[in-house]
Amino acid sequence: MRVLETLAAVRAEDFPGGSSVAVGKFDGLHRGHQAILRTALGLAEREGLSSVVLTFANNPLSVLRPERCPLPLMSREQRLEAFAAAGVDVCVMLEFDEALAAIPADRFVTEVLVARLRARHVVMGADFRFGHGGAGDGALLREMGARHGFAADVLRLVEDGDAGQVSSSRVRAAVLAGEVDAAARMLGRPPAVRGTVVHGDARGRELGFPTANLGEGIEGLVPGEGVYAGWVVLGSERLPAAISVGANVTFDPEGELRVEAYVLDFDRDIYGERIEVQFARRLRGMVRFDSLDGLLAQMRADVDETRALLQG
Ligand SMILES: Cc1cc2nc3c(=O)[nH]c(=O)nc-3n(C[C@H](O)[C@H](O)[C@H](O)COP(=O)(O)O)c2cc1C
Ligand SMILES: Nc1ncnc2c1ncn2[C@@H]1O[C@H](COP(=O)(O)OP(=O)(O)O)[C@@H](O)[C@H]1O
Repeated sequence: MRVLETLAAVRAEDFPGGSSVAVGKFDGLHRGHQAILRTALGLAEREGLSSVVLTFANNPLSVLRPERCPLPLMSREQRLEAFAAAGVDVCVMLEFDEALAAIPADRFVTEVLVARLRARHVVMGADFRFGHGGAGDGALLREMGARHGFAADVLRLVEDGDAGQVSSSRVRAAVLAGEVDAAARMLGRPPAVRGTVVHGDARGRELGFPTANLGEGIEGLVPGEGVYAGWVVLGSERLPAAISVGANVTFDPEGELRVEAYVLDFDRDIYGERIEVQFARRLRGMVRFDSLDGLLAQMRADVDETRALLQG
């Protein structure tokens, strides 16, 4: 997959046969986003077009309404990997800044989609807005498509059973509330964070539960404090794990928030490795124990519960 990070880098001569473009923010790549990608990719395949994702490196709200800008569900790298894995040919990932925000909706269509990308199909979700002031919507896209020779596919929002429409905001709220199973239903996969394994307080091994601690710069949205059953992905392996998110309040009530995972039936030095931690189900909240025995008994119970949940 080629990644183009400025409009100037998007050149019409690179799309001689035209393109099928999925447009959106795609934070989280939830089931609604996946439907948009699938549609754009399917049309590209059928008509021999380049498949393109047109998105932003940063959340447009970080420029438009910084006070309302949420934490991202996925880092830039996590999103790029997901697009590449889906089979996208070109990702146009633009920095959303004042200049981009100033482009009127109709010019965004003519200059970016038509002139540069030679779009034959443009696919977006029903709630996506584009162009200055968010003036561009599905109706404008369809109308301009008819004039400029592309078909606009504006997809209805995917429903999550009776719970409502799948959206990045709902996924974020679920993850932050620890409702990782609800988030997983909307994502079509468990929510996950990534990071490098660093040294902690070297206490875990003594307790009989060594834990891989994620260092600074964790990618992805960290779920609310608590204990979770989930998996650690290490290279090509996916291993069941009991995960703690929060300060080790039993030892250090003022400590900082950490993500640490005890991998079941595992004994390997993995310091310095990049791992992904996937969250399946929240088991309980963080507890400050009066005794070490209390903490250990609870951790044993967490591990049993994790095993039962994940290994059937
Ligand atoms: C499954 C699991 C549950 C945990 N639950 C708690 C808890 O309820 N209270 C607490 O203070 N620490 C809890 N911890 C964190 C431990 O205190 C921590 O792993 C231990 O202090 C080792 O720290 P270290 O990795 O820095 O050596 C939990 C850890 C795991 C893996
Ligand atoms: N089952 C396991 N789960 C997680 N880490 C393990 C496991 N077995 C061995 N390790 C290794 O032990 C390290 C954690 O040891 P620990 O005593 O908790 O020290 P610290 O928290 O200071 O790193 C992990 O980073 C990893 O390299």
